[in-house]
Parts: sequence; C-alpha cells; structure tokens
Amino acid sequence: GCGSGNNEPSASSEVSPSATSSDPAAEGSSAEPSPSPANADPVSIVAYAFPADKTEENATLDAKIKRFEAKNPNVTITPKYWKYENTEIAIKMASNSAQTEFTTWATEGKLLSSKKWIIDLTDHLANWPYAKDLNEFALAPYVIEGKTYGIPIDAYGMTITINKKLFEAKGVPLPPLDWTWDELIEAAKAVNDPAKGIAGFIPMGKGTEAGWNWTNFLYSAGGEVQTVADGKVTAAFNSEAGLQALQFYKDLKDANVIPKNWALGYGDALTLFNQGRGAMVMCGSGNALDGAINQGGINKDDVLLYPIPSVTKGGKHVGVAGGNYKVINGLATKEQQKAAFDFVVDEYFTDAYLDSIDAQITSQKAKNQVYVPQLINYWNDSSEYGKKYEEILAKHDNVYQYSPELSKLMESKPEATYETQAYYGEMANAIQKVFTSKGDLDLQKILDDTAAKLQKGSFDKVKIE
Ligand SMILES: OC[C@H]1O[C@H](O[C@H]2O[C@H](CO)[C@@H](O)[C@H](O)[C@H]2O)[C@H](O)[C@@H](O)[C@@H]1O
Repeated sequence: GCGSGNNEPSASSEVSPSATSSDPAAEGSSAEPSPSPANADPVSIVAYAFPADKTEENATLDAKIKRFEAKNPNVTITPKYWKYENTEIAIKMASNSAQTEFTTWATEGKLLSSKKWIIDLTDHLANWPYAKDLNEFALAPYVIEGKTYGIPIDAYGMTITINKKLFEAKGVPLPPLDWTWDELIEAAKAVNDPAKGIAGFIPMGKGTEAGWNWTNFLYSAGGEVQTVADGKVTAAFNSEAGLQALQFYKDLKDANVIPKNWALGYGDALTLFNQGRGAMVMCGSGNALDGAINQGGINKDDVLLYPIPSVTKGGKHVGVAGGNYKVINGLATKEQQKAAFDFVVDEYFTDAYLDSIDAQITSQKAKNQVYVPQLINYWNDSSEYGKKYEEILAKHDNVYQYSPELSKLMESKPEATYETQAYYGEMANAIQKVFTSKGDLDLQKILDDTAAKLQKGSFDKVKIE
C-alpha cells in the first residue's frame, strides 16, 4: 500500500492472503479446492512476485508457494517480478511474458477482458465454495456482462492523512472533519512552512497517480471521468466540475502550499509525508497513515484521517474507490490457468490466514507498530469469516480504529473503467502545466485539449460489446 514507499502492498498494510508477514498458515489450512492427485500431469506457473528489495513480502510469497506445492506436488511455481503497468501490458502479452497470475487495479477489468488477456473465472468460481462470501462492492469492477474476471484482494476509499504534530507546532487548529475545499486551503496555508521545507499539502504530481489524486476533487465537485452511451465512451471531465477541480489545484499552487519539487510519484509523496515535510497527503483508506506510523515512525496519535473535503459546508465528501485484484493470464494453458486460480484462492477464507493476521498484529505490537486494516476486505463483513476477523482485531490494542464519523462522512465512488489509466496519465500532463506555469492560465482549454487527445487516442478506440 501507500506506506511501502512504492505501489506494492506491504506485508504490514495489505490484508491479503498473498502478503501476510507471518507464516502460521503452514498448518491447519482448510483450503479449497482439494489438492491435485499425486499422479496429475506436471504444470508450471509463474506467480506475481515483489521487487527484490521487498524481502519480507517475497519471503511470505515463497512460503505460500511451498505450502501450495506440498499439497499439489504436480504444480511448480516460479515467482517473477513485473509490476502491472497499463503502458506495458500490451507488450507483455505480445511477448507472452506476464506472470500466469498477476495483480492489477479496479480500472483494468474491462481492458484486460476485452483483449482476452485475462480469463473469465466464472466456472472456476462456481466450483469454489467461498465465491458467495466475496465482497460484492469490491468484486463489482470485475463483473462484466455477468461474468467474473478478477478476485478482489482488497479495496479502498480515498482519505486525506494529516500530520497533527505539524499543526500543533505552528499553533494551527485542526480543521473540522466535515471540512470544505476552502478549509483545506486555509489549513494548508496556515501550516505551510516553505523556509523549513514543509508543504501544507502534498498532491501526487507525477505519473498516473497525479491524475488519480486529482480525480478526487473532480468527483467531489460532482464530475465524471467519462460517460458511456450507444456503445461509445466520451470524455466528461472537461466539465464545470473539472474546471472547479483544476482551479483548486491552481489555487494550491498559487498559495505556494505544495512542495517546491512537486513532481512526486506515489512513493515520493508518501516518503515526504513520513519525513514530516508535508502536513497533508491523499491516499487509499489508511494506507498513508500506516506508512507514516510503521515506516515513518510517526506516533499513532499524531496522524489523523479525514475524508475528501466537500465543496460547500454540509455537502458530500465524495472520493475515489478502487482496489487490487488477482487475474489469470489468458495466454496460459487451461491447466496452468486452473493451477493459478487454485494458487490465488488457496488461502482465502482459511482459519490459517486469520491466524496469520493474529500473529502479524502480535509481532507488530512487539515492534511498537500498529496494524492498519483495509477499509474494505475481499470478504463480506457480515459473513461468518468477517465476524471471525473482527474478533481477532478486537483482541489487540494495536489495531487502528477508523472513526465512525469518518466512515459516516466518506462516500466512495468507483474508479472509471474504460482506459482510466490513460486518462490519469493525460491528466498528469494537465496538472503539471498548472503546477509549472506562473500567472493566468486557460484552465478550460487545458481540460478541453486533454479531453480531445484522450478521446482520439484512447476512448474512441474502446469497443463496447
Ligand atoms: O492506496 C490505495 C491504492 O493505491 C495504489 O493504487 C492506485 O494507484 C494508482 C496510481 O499509481 C492508480 O492508478 C490506481 O488506479 C489506484 O488503485 C496502490 O497500487 C494500491 O496498492 C493501493 O491500495
């Protein structure tokens, strides 16, 4: 998640069977489906690994592979690192070099399924007893025309994380939780201290994450990324709401409350926040807070979570909802696809997995760390499994508690689903124009030009079946 300093989920922040930091799942797994018979034909698959420096995550994956191979002796799994990028997937598929199972975002289901780069999992899910317990909100982006193409790992709603210490240091009162855009800018100006290298607000300003961050303000103003009608995807972000949201970014820039070197990617923005060099940052659920406490060493009482502000007082606090998903490579053989599906869900809904979370929280306690749960899990909270998970969290005093007020205020609106990463990337260029230029700018023209480019280059090429 955000806390790990790159886009990979960290063992401490991801509530996923694929990346827990401890290993009690070795015994007692009640995993379905049943192991392959010993005399089944050999199958080799490639699993989605982490970058080499993510030693803990890779060790967790290796242990999971070992457990799976022990139960399925005909299957050999090789971990391989390649991080999903929308700009690289076509070449990975053309060269057939993507992993047999890989992790991607909520935005990618329609693209990947329409190109047949990932498989329809409906039949696999029909034979899996836990399919009914998957969280429907999380699953939704991968249910396309009644078929399911991905398994949720986790899902998030966007929040803004505040460094309370920096507010206290300057004697600035904290904004109210039901804050507005104006209150955000006012707070940012008050806490801003460029001479000390402290920014009031850290928007991500580089790569797709720049567009992703900005979309929260587009949504907050009531805007849409795109409309879909008569088999055509049309850009909709160059609207009144889009203009308001881009004006807001210009106001941030003009108020000089963003970092001097604002071209920050996901990990860069979080690192700056963790170092106390920015008072506010935008991220999914508690991901930034997790990183600030567990990597940045900021005291848990000194970081606070806010919803995306509303445009006017009493208005809605709408932010982006997204998540991480497991998908299965459409170029693999049927046998590899089955083995990859079995591997992906092997430890979903197992007691062993819950035990591993329990052990993880205990080990975090010993390190003075806090376990930050996801806001939205792959399971339904009301399921038996969800209840068991809650019971485990309740046993510990180092589990981060989302405030009920925050959950009440937050309204999370799913990411767009057609060429969304291309849109995020184009919006990054627009945002960079706003952040680099001095003086007046024709913001509507910037948005219209961006929309026209995206329309021609991406949206017009979408084929809706
Ligand atoms: O903290 C929330 C999630 O943030 C990442 O995913 C998102 O970031 C992308 C930009 O880099 C964006 O394009 C994507 O659509 C988002 O979902 C991160 O990869 C996730 O692990 C994390 O949960």
